[in-house]
Amino acid sequence: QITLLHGSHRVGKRSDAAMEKWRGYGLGQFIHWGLYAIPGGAWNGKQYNGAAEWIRSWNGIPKSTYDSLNYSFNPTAFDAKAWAKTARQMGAKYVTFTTKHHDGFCLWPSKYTKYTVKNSPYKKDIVKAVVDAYDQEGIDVILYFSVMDWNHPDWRYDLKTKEDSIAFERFKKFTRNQLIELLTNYPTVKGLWFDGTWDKSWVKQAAFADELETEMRKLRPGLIIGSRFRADENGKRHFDSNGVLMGDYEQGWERKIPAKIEDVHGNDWDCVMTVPENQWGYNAAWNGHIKTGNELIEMTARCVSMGGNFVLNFGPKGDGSIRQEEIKLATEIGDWMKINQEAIYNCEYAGYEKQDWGYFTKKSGTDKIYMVVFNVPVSAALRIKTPPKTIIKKAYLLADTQEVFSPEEISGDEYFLHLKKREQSKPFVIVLETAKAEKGNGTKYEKAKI
Ligand SMILES: C[C@@H]1N[C@@H](C(=O)NCc2ccccc2)[C@H](O)[C@@H]1O
Repeated sequence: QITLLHGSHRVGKRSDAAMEKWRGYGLGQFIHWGLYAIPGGAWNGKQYNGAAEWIRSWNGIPKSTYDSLNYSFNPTAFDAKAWAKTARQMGAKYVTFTTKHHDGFCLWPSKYTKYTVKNSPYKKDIVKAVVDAYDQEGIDVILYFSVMDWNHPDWRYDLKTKEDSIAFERFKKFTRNQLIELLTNYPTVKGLWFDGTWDKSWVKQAAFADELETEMRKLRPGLIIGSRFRADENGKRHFDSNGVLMGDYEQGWERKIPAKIEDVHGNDWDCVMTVPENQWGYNAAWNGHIKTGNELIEMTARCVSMGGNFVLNFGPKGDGSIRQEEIKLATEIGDWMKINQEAIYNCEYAGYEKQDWGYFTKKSGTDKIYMVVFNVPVSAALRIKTPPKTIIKKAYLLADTQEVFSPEEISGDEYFLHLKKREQSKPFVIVLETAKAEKGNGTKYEKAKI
């Protein structure tokens, strides 16, 4: 155990109501929107190979030309209410929205820089429009904020000279001012999703960032901040020098999902995911593998089965409209959620042995188990291995509770559910109503002695 001044200030999960609600979201929406949506992954007819929201970093573009895009930003098709309805249609319980990405352009009229939507043809406060629209739909809002700010003259990747340090002191004040401004302007937001915190300049600010996190939490009790915001005094990120999670949840699952429950170390976490392989901002040419609705439903179930939330990214176009492919996916996922949402919302890791046919989730605070089935075996028999001393009282299809199953007990704690041959184009959910076995109701079979 190393003595730390600026490591994690909490061991174990937060147990307050705000975090309990966050834990139960299950499914969220990410929205990446900003000046990068105008070029949409190409410049002068040439396709940029990286992520569209990083196009400014591409050598092929003069930085000043990119930076002048704020004078062309006039999203005439922007309709925050339509975005919020799409999120509602999908079944998202929260949205994470980019207030400022790495390029430094602010989608709110910040007092601390000229590089904002106020100095664009559009002029109006986009962050406010989004917060209000999602609040009205009953979808909680988390604000994405990039500490790294390519536009700000005082941003530094590292602090090599005295001049660097003097400039970065100004940058730190600017960053604090913007964060306090966001929490003051939009008091209903539930959390901040930090990004652009990996460079040495920021990693060296353990004391400042720790103090700033404390100030923000004091300003907004219950505020949710992930593990990516700050490093400890030894430069350790996400987990401090004692291996304890920084912040309220693990924020490292970007475009990847834990392989097994042990990989989440009993922490809260969310996975943020792109529809293409790696495009967060709008890219006109979606190349490579584009995830299907079934793939994304499976990712959602997989995350919830390991105690996490799944957050799917949308990248609206430069005019503010959402592309048809994303609308279609939101509808497909939403249609499935309408029937099966009980297995996703306010659910957690069930503690059942993982089986090939799919995922177990458990309704928090109950003994109700859900089997989210993706791969029916040729035997049409779904194997279940329950935790010790667990009794299955009832088993039935969530979508049609009249379709009841009689579990066949194979051996102690192991059962088969035999399915009727069925055409299966979508995953389905089976409910297990279980109970703890009374003392002595062991299993029929003695365990083999090996
Ligand atoms: C949520 C995503 N994070 C931004 C990003 O730069 N990811 C690449 C990256 C991810 C992790 C460590 C360094 C760099 C992407 O542009 C998205 O905003």
